[in-house]
Amino acid sequence: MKRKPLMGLTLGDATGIGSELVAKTLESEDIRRMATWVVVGDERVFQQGLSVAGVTLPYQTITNIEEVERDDQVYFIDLHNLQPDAYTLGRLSAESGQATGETLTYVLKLAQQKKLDGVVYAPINKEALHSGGFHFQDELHFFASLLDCKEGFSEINVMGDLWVTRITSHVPIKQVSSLVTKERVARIIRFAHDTLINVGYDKPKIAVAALNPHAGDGGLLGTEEIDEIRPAIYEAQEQGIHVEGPYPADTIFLRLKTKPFDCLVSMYHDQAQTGMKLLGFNKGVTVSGGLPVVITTPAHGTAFDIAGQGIADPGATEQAMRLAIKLAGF
Ligand SMILES: NC(=O)C1=CN([C@@H]2O[C@H](COP(=O)(O)OP(=O)(O)OC[C@H]3O[C@@H](n4cnc5c(N)ncnc54)[C@H](O)[C@@H]3O)[C@@H](O)[C@H]2O)C=CC1
Ligand SMILES: NCC(=O)COP(=O)(O)O
Repeated sequence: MKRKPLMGLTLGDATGIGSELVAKTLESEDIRRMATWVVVGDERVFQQGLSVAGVTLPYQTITNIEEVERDDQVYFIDLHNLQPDAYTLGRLSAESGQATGETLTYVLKLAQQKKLDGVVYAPINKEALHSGGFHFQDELHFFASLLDCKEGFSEINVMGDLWVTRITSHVPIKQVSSLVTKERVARIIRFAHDTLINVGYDKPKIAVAALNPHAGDGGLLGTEEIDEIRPAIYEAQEQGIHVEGPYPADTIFLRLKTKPFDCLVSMYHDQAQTGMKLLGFNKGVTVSGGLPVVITTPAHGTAFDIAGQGIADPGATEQAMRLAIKLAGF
């Protein structure tokens, strides 16, 4: 009989909705049956999440992963790394950011040592992580550094059958144009293609968004399409990749109805994320793609405005858990 996946699950930033989401998702018997979940964090934060969610959950506290014995049990590794008086729900806390970074380090190292099949993390707060001493552009670069990866990684957003990746990600918008180069576009098209092949697509269809309004209107509204994006698309087509574009970004999601594609390559974060979140806010998953460890998270963030109210929707976290299990090969 095939064994169950052993999955790491972190509470995210304690100041946000993460522990509530973990409590709500683990309440589902279906989710508990799918994997052996090893929750990692500070147990007092977890207790707070259970209380906010109004969930009672049997789990076993252990001190290290080797103590996992049964596959029908939720386990908790208590790192005891965040004092309850060090943070307030809904307010940025450097201490919580530090605990978030330490917890992710712990769980990713376990996965790197193959003691976990994958990792799901509840939302973290980038500013808090940075204030807590983890001086990276974003968590993806933090993970890459931790896992000794220099290149070849990128965020991927997934909702149902639609995959999206990006030429630029967590960078100021004023840097975007200079980063849209032929080399980068070609590399990300190849990354999108390889990612979809790895998850079982035979000949994935990729659509590439333009950067400028109306795809530059023949150069009148910008030349990145002519100088950088189109040459990269031609190059990828010559390599046998089924890729088309650049298409005007404001109507690219409408194309899903008439000329469906499997993966969208967007030029910058909000270009695709706005559409994705409108298509299904409570279903979107972000994958830390191109790393040697399976890592997923919900596409939404820490939601400070509703933290502690018990109204956070666990749908995207549940999808992140399901997708991590699938990506881990189960
Ligand atoms: N998975 C992760 O670790 C992610 C982390 N972030 C980080 O989260 C922080 C806050 O990001 P924002 O841009 O403010 O976006 P956000 O997603 O935290 O909040 C945007 C809006 O969506 C609502 N919302 C978010 N999740 C919800 C849920 N599960 N149920 C109901 N309503 C929900 C919030 O209440 C808020 O009104 C930032 O530091 C960002 O970098 C953002 C996206 C993903
Ligand atoms: N923590 C994941 C994250 O912030 C990625 O979210 P997004 O860039 O896909 O919105």
